[in-house]
Amino acid sequence: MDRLIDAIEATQNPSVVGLDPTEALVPPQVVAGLAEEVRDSVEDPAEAPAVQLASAFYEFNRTIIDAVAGIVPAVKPQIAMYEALGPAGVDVYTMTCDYAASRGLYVLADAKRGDIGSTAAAYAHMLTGVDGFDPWKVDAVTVNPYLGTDGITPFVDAAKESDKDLFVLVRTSNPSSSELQMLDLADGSKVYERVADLVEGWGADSIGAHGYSRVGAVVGATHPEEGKALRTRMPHTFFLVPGYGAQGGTAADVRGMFDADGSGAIVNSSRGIIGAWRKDGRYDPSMSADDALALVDETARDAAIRMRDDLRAVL
Ligand SMILES: O=c1ccn([C@@H]2O[C@H](COP(=O)(O)O)[C@@H](O)[C@H]2O)c(=O)[nH]1
Repeated sequence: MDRLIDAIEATQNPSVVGLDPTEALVPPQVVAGLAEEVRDSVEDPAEAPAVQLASAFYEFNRTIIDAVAGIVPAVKPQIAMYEALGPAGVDVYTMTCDYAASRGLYVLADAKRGDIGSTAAAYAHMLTGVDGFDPWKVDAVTVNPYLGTDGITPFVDAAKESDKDLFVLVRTSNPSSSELQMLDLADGSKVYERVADLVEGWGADSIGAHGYSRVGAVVGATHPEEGKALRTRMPHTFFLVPGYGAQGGTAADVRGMFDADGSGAIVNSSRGIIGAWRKDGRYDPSMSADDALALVDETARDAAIRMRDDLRAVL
């Protein structure tokens, strides 16, 4: 986690931009502008729509990355949006991670992997690569702890081997999260608190120079009170905090998830940054693809700066 914390200190900004493109979040003229090029490049015409959208995701992502590099320390590409498009989407995922890394950003792969140990070991190659070849170029991956320790150990081992990090779901931001996470256990604690204790334990032997381990926790901005209590309960666990902006979380809500020095957490916003162009009155469906991307660039940068300043104001 030391590299992430150093990057946060360098930018004085504990926020991460989520790269979660969808067809609705990319200006349609950017997608349309790629039609001819894609039609000439695919062998099977049935592939064209997915390849075209994936190519548009890449142009869009590069615009966002260029807009926020130097302002934010990290990006979090959400793999679901890319996998939905098949091989072209997965290619664009790896290209996006590579491009973000080339711009000096810490890349947090939001893949929420989780399975039995032998399969988790295969998923964990997202951190180590295979036989010296690392197609993913990510610094961290999100992991689902529902299968317990043997589903997590391969990721912890892979993170140690590759000097990378993982973030384990503890208290998620979504509306149904309480159905399981808030259930009472026999000892009076809640399920998510038991997960929190496991996460703190999984990281106990990999605490870095800044006092945080390489095993982080995902804690939703939509649960300010529980997030604050978790900060005390998990003194060596760095938090990834999604749920800011589009899901309603605010800077005041996440304040308690940081430690006394204003460290200990990084806050994600995806739609709030990459979709800012849609809320800008200057967008015009008849504008060119280049003009639309210029608007994406400006509005994403402004939104990232606003978020940074809002977080700085409470820390
Ligand atoms: O508890 C969780 C865990 C992960 N996420 C992911 O974060 C982003 C949030 O996107 P917004 O557009 O900023 O709402 C998305 O990739 C989720 O899958 C989460 O929201 N909550």
